[in-house]
Amino acid sequence: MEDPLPGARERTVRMHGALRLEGVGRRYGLRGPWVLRGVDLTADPATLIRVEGANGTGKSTLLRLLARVDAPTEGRVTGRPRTAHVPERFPAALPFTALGYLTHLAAVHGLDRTAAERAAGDWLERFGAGTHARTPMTRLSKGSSQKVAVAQALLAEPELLILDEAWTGLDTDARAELERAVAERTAAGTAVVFVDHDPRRLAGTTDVVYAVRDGTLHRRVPQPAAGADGPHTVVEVRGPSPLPEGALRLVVSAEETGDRTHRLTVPAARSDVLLRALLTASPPWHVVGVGPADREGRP
Ligand SMILES: Nc1ncnc2c1ncn2[C@@H]1O[C@H](COP(=O)(O)OP(=O)(O)OP(=O)(O)O)[C@@H](O)[C@H]1O
Repeated sequence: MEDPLPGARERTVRMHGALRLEGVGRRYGLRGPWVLRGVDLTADPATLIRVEGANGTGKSTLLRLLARVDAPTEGRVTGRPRTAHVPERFPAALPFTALGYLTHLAAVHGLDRTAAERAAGDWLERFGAGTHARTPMTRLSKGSSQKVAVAQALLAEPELLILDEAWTGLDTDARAELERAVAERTAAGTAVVFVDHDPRRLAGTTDVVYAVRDGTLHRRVPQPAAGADGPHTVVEVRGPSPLPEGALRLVVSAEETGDRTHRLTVPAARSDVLLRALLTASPPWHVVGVGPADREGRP
């Protein structure tokens, strides 16, 4: 079968390799019980992976191994994608303002001072924390601190994004914004691995679900698309290349209607993410028309 995402997949794998766990086990202390054992998992580019399981089963342990902030007791971890991690507990007691911290990180990622400060400010605005830009991190509320935690991860434009209960503590708008940001990242080729207590989180766009049980991973089929029964939008687009994988994963149908022209039907709730994925693709797609779909999925 033709690879639907030749650009991003090739680029990511060639540069740093997909992160892969092979026969991984982890226990704490020399004689501690095995938390995980015999774990095999590959975080493929442009893939959204949910990890679920009861309390204390080892979800955060697994995410720390994927982020390489922890090492396995046995087995191998291979691949070095550029990785960003929103840990379960973000260390908020840092001697920076919110803007200062994010600007510093953006500079570490290679932006010059002006671009770094702009990017940091943009992410704070996007999550509704612009008014806290000059607040010392130690004085931020839990919710604002969590916004900085997600901003620091997204700022890195990672190839692998690890989110451990990253929505917890965010207000409604910020939660929706984080869902949009995840959709944008996967559309751009990022592998995203997340844990969230809400089973509806990113339902419908999740590619793979792993349940952690009895120290091993059990793979299961994700739920069908969220919003599949609701109103749909038809987007007509024209462009020079195969449709980006990130766009294809959002649509319920894609029909080629002419030379380089496609008609995409998407749940209305996800149409803005689809448009952003198409317009930010490289090269960008030309949007010919957008409108509500009728019962037959016609504009
Ligand atoms: N640093 C540590 N030292 C010792 N034991 C640990 C450590 N981190 C985790 N554990 C133990 O490993 C097991 C799995 O913990 P982990 O936090 O990975 O689970 P979890 O599924 O993320 O839990 P929760 O849903 O409660 O966040 C638990 O028994 C926990 O007590």
